[in-house]
Amino acid sequence: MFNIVLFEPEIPPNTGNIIRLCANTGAQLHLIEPLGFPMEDAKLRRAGLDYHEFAKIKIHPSWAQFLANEQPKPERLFALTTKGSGKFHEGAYSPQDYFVFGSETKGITDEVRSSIPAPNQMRLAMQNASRSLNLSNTVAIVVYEAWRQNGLTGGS
Ligand SMILES: C[S@@+](CC[C@H](N)C(=O)[O-])C[C@H]1O[C@@H](n2cnc3c(N)ncnc32)[C@H](O)[C@@H]1O
Repeated sequence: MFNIVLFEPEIPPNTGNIIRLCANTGAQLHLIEPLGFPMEDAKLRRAGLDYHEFAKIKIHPSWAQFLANEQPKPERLFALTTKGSGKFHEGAYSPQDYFVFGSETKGITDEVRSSIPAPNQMRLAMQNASRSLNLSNTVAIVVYEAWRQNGLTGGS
């Protein structure tokens, strides 16, 4: 199933919403440290999460360690970034894909950007004057579009 990768997330309710989204869609969630909160944070738990939703999360100590642990194929690694030249809505996605999202204040770093092919650095459409979408809203759009393209496997 799809892989959602949060690079150094900072705001607990965003990650809480995304944990629940992944549990509901079957996506695997990866968190890249440092995190801006402890995993026991009450605001994270307030999203109404069960133990099994926490149990599936993979936590990686750094971006380099994530790449070493997961060994994603570069062509199946996508970054979601407001600076991307790719158009997310034009992409074709498959269940092994990794979608990488930046932190709420800093986005993704140059180190992350340099690991991901330029055409796979993708932007979601917004009005011209807009700066960025909320992180958890961005993840929801991406997961549902990727899942929709793959027949909503395992869901109904
Ligand atoms: C609040 S935004 C971060 C804004 C940050 N100042 C930046 O320049 O990237 C948090 C994350 O949501 C995702 N995001 C938000 N809006 C997006 C868009 N229009 N296209 C692609 N990704 C977006 C990106 O992964 C981004 O790093």
